[in-house]
Amino acid sequence: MYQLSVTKRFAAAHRLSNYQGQCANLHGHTWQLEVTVKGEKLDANGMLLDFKALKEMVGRVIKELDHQYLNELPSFNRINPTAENLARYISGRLRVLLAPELQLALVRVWESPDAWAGYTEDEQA
Ligand SMILES: Nc1nc2c(c(=O)[nH]1)N=C([C@H](O)[C@H](O)COP(=O)(O)OP(=O)(O)OP(=O)(O)O)CN2
Ligand SMILES: [Zn+2]
Repeated sequence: MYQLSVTKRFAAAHRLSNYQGQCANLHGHTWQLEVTVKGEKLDANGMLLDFKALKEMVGRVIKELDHQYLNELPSFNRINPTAENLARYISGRLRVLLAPELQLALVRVWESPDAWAGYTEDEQA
């Protein structure tokens, strides 16, 4: 099984509801997104997927989140925009852009350089 990964950053604000602590207040992060795909077959160029193509897909998804107040987006008006929920949301958005033979091994969302949460899609998906 081959794996490849790309990383991009975006800036966005959020607040956590029902949270005891400072993160209940509006604050921002420079989020780092790391997307790892896996698959079994390389193309004629010896690539699982061109890094450039994956960066473009990730860029399309990030464009919807960059410089937004995440709690106000429809996807997060009923659930907290935690790193975990963002990772699952981004995984779902990428799923429809990626070829079905490629799996999302891990979508990792870093809130800060020392804290991340990730989501791995169900292999049956
Ligand atoms: N499992 C999760 N826990 C927390 C999340 C999250 O998304 N998933 N998010 C937060 C807050 O958004 C907060 O901004 C980050 O919290 P924390 O790392 O505790 O705060 P600091 O960046 O100030 O780090 P320190 O090490 O405490 O200085 C909270 N928890
Ligand atoms: Zn936060």
